[in-house]
Amino acid sequence: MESTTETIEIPSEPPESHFLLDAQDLHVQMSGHHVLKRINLKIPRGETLALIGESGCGKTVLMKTLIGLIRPSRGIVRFDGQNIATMNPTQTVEFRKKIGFVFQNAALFDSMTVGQNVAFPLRQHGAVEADEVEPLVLQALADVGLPDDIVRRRPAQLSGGMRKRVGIARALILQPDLVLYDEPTTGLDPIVSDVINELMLGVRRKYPVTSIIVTHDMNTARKVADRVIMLYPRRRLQDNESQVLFDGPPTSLENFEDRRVRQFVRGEAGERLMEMRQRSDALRESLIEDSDDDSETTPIE
Ligand SMILES: Nc1ncnc2c1ncn2[C@@H]1O[C@H](COP(=O)(O)OP(=O)(O)OP(=O)(O)O)[C@@H](O)[C@H]1O
Repeated sequence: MESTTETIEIPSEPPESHFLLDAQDLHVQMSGHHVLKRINLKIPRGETLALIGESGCGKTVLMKTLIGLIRPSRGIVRFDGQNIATMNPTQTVEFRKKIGFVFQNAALFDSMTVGQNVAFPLRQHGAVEADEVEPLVLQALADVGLPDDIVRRRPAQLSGGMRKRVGIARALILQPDLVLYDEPTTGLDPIVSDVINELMLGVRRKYPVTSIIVTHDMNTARKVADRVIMLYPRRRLQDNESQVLFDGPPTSLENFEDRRVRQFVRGEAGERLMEMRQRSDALRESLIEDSDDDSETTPIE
């Protein structure tokens, strides 16, 4: 018997992109000035990225733009391959569910108990049945090292470090794909800061979340991040210079060729101090000139 071989075409799923976030040519203007210009950034799934840079360089604006809270004047952000600017309302709700946000001051609701705070995203999104809420809340609290009996307490009764942990538990309860930490160790003592650093590492070990940490804390950047990006204020750059001064592993920061990066990570004011002195000298000189002028023109009574 003659046999025929047929080739069966199996429709293939689109390959899952290696990158969870892909931002291309981002420009953001605020009050008529560019805060961000020509930013290109791809974040692989599972990466922990620290965003560093001096105050006002645009870290928060970049983070908000990446999750669609700020619309760029130019450029595209793709999350999971999807352009976030063209998502319909249903897709936007689904997209938001995939993002956990740990706010700088934990931003817990004081009128709610700890348990209600942690359960909030579950209830807001109607993600689970009512009887499933409590076990999930207790598990989320256990994951950040907090005991069961804390659920009935109010945020005001907790220390700063505990509030931060509750904020992390709340951000993680929906098992997001992306967690954003906004200055997670600001205002905490060095020991509690290290507890938070360990927690962020623990979260990452437990499940393959992608994280962006906006931080001024170089210990956090060195200890927790796989990759560090340092932004520089647009107004201090020539037009042709990249706003990303550094993009690499934290181990390369200390001795990086660009002096501005080395000074930042070592906490050296360097020429910034000279600039401030020059500015105050210039101000003093102009005041002296003004007072000289005054003495010539103001009649002595
Ligand atoms: N809503 C806004 N309207 C006008 N300007 C804004 C707005 N938000 C931010 N900016 C400006 O954009 C620039 C970057 O701000 P951003 O908050 O991103 O800085 P940052 O690097 O996060 O600073 P910090 O470390 O102090 O939090 C600043 O000059 C700020 O004044």
